[in-house]
Amino acid sequence: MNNTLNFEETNKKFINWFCSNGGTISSKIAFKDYSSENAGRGVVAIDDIEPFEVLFNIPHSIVLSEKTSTLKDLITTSEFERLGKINSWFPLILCMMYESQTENSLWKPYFDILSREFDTPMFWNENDLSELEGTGVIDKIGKVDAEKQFNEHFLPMIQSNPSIFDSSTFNLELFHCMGSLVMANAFQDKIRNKNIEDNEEDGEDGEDEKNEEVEKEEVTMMPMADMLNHKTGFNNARLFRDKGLLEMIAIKKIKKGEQIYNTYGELCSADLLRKYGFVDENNIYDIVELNGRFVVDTISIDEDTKDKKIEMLLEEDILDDMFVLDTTYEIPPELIITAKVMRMDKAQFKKLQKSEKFPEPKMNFDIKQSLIELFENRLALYKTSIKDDDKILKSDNIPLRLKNIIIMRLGEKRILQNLLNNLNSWNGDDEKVTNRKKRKIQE
Ligand SMILES: C[S@@+](CC[C@H](N)C(=O)[O-])C[C@H]1O[C@@H](n2cnc3c(N)ncnc32)[C@H](O)[C@@H]1O
Repeated sequence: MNNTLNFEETNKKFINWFCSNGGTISSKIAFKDYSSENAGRGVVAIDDIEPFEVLFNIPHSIVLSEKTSTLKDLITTSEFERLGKINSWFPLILCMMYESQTENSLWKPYFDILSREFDTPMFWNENDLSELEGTGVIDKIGKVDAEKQFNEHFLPMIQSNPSIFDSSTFNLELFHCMGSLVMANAFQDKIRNKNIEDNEEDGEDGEDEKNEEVEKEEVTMMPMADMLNHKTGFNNARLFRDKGLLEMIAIKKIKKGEQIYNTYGELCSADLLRKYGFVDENNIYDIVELNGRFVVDTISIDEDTKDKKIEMLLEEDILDDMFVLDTTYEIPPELIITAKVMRMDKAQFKKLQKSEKFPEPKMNFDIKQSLIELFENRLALYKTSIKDDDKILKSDNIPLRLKNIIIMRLGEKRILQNLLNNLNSWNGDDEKVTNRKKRKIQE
């Protein structure tokens, strides 16, 4: 935020709106401009706060969803349901597109405070995207798919309802903007349906129906709750929904001057970057993904039996699309079994086919070597080495976007490097390779 007056005025208008609609805010908190830390607007404690103190509460009437948006009076429930079946976010995105373009919308002061600038990979150019090579982000951006979804599912609805949607403003750009806001700000809940609870009370069974309802997702925008930033390991507030109340409550002592954080989840830096455009350094939730195809292609020793082995491993749910390595530095047992099977010669595999007894996930020297090769090949997929990245990070005036990418890809690479170090020093003493490091987290 580069204009202090605008920042203050927007905050004031938003808070007036929030309180005049029944919201309450503790006098111990305030908005603060964290743009010097590239974190936009956040919430700060302006007095010491004790655990369990209520920071603010949100009236249900200003929670924005397909149930509260005035768009519900203009399009049919079945149209919302159709969109919701394609993607649970779509009804909310459509409502946000509508409310953001409606001059007298109840949510105008809320839209005025919401950021319209996003630094997520969805908005990057080819050059920036190339820096993501080898990372888990590159295949998950979904820009092409989002455009396709807009053209297939939103555009026909917009074009056939010109009295509701002006097609010059209800365009792909607005869709991307509201989609990004939903991705960064919305709250997602699994909700239970009242009828089902009644059924249970009546002693009716309906197991299938019950499961279906528990799975139902509700996606909403919660004004004020989404003004809190996230920092891995520093979460000090949480949104509680109880007996019809939506309350943000301190979950630990917060000292005057400290920022108030709400967790967005146990997110690796790749997900933080993709969804929110920032990363956390030394993030204990970092992971690195090993594509299942890449694993079998790297480790397989016999072309003739390769496909049969893959088929068998898939059938037993041992081989997956992805193997995930994390900061516990444990090699997943399924990866060891996959490596052992892919390293079998014809006779050994024939025996396995007959007995259907898969090898134990215990380390041995043959597997140690193939896993070393696998992790080295995986590291080679990045366009830079750990050393290169460390050097770039130390250079002056590194652009923020590049800095974030490097922190993220270093998080991934360090997992691989730690695993390699553990493997290289493994001498057969223990069936496990890992020096399991305890993951420490404050929240
Ligand atoms: C739910 S909003 C939080 C309020 C937001 N800062 C604002 O100005 O509106 C989420 C967005 O805040 C920003 N954000 C949250 N935590 C951050 C952090 N630790 N560092 C940098 N940006 C952060 C990201 O842009 C993210 O997409």
